Amino acid sequence: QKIRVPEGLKNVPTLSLLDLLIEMYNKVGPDKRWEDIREILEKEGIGRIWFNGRWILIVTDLELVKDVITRTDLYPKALLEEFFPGSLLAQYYGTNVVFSNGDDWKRHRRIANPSFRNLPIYVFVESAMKLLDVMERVDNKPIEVKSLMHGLTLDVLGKSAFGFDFNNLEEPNNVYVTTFNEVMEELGKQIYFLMSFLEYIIPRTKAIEKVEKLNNLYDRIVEKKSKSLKTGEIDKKIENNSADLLEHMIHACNDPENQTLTSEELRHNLAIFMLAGHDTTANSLTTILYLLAVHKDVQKKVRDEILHVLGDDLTPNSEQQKELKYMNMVINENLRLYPPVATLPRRFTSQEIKFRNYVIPAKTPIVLFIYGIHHSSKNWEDPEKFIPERFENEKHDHYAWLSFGGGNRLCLGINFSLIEQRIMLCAILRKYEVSLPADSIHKDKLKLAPECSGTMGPHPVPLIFKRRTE
Ligand code: HEM
Repeated sequence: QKIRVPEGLKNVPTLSLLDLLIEMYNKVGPDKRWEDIREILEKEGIGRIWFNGRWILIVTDLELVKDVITRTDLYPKALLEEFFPGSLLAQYYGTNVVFSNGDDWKRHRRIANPSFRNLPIYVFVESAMKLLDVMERVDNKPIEVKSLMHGLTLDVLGKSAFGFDFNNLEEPNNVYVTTFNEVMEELGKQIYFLMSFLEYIIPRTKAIEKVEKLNNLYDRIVEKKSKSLKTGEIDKKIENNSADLLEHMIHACNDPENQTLTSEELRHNLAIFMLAGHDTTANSLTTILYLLAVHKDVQKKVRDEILHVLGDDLTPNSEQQKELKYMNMVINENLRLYPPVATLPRRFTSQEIKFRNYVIPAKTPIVLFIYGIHHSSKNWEDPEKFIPERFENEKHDHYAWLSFGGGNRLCLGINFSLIEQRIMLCAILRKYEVSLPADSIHKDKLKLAPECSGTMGPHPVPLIFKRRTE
C-alpha cells in the first residue's frame, strides 16, 4: 500500500533511493546529490522519491516553486511533532516561528517581528573586534575558518538573542559552548532521520540530559528577563536600543489585547533562533572567505570598495552598508553558489493539487531543492561559475534565488545575517589579505559536507590571513 505510486504521480520521474542511500553513506554534500538528479530535474523540474515510508516530491520547477512559496494555505509546513512524534528533536524545538502554520505561526511571528526590526548592532561590532584580536595572534599561519566563524556567530547570537556571552571565540571549551555543540550534534544525527523508530526502542538518556541542561539555561534567562520587565528595566533598554531579541519578545508579550507566547514557547523560539541563525551565517562567511581567497581580483575589488566607502571607519554604519554595492553582489552570488539552507524545510499539500498533467494527492510531502534551483542551467547562465556581476541588474527570475526562502515565510533574520556578514567582511578585509594554502583540499573545488540539522557547509577550510602593510 505504502509503496504504491498514487495514480496522479505515476508519470513523475522516479529518483533513485539507492543513489540517495549511497550519498548518505558516503557523507557527501548536496552538490553530489544534484549531480545525480540534475538531468531529470533540469528537464522535468519535479521528481519523486520513496523515502522513509512515503513518496516525496523533489521540486525545482519555478512555477511550482512559486506556488509552494506563495500559497502557504495549500502547502503548509510539515511540523516536527507530526513527522517525528515524541522525538527529542520535536521536544527540543516544540512549536516556534519556523515550525508552525496558520494562526499559530502569526502569533509567533507577531511577537518575534519587533526584535528583528531593532537589532543590537553594537554586538556585531564588538564581536568583529574580538575576531580581529584572535586573528592577530595567528598572523600569517593557516586558520581553520569554519570553526572560527561558528565560534563567532554563536557568540553574536548568544549575546543578541538573549544577552548571554558564550565567549566561544576566546574560550571554546567552556561548558555552555560544549553543551550547545553536543546538543546540536545529537539532534543532527542522520540515523534518527532515517530510522526514527530507533528513538522509541533505545531511549537517548545522555542526549536528553544534555538537552535538559541547555533548556535549564534558557529557562533561567527567560525567567530573569520576565522579572526585569516588571521593574521597567526592559523598557529602558528598548528606549536606548540595547535590548536583545528575547527582551523585545517579552516586551511584545506584555499586550493584553493580543494572544502572547508562554515561557516554554519563548524558549522554543530561542532554540530555533540559535539553530536558524548560527550555522547559516557561519557557513556563508566561510564560503565567501574561501571564494575571495580563490578569486583575488574580486577580493581586491571588494577591499577597494570598503576603503572608499568607509574611509577611516573600521565597520560600516547602515548608510555605508547600502553603498557597499559590489560587496552585496558578492554576498548574493556566494549565497547562490553555496546556499546554507540547501533544502527548504518540508511542506505538504493540504488538498489535491493539479500541476501540468500530474495530480498531486493531499498530504504529499514536497521539498524545494534550493541547491538545485540555484545550480540549474535553466535558471542561470554558467551556474557553476562565480560571477558576482550577475546580481548587478537582478535579471534572474525572482524564484530562482531562494537563499532566504520567500513569500510571507521569508527568513526573519535576513537583515541580521546580512549586516553581520558585511560588518565581519569589512573588519577582516581592510586588515588582512586572504589566501588559500597551496596544499588545501579545496584547491580544485570547495568540498561540501553533508547537510546537518538543515544547513549546508563545507568541510573545514584553513585559510591564510596575511596582515596588509599598505
Ligand atoms: C545566511 C544566513 C541565513 C540563511 C541562508 C537563512 C535561510 C532561511 C530560509 C531559507 C528560511 C525559510 C525557511 C522556510 O521557508 O521553511 C529562513 C527562515 C527563518 N530564518 Fe533564516 N537564514 C539565515 C539567517 C538567519 C538568522 C541570523 C536568523 C535569526 C537570528 C534567522 C531566523 C529565521 C527565522 C525565525 C525563520 C522563520 C521565518 C518564518 O517562517 O516566519 N535566519 N531562513
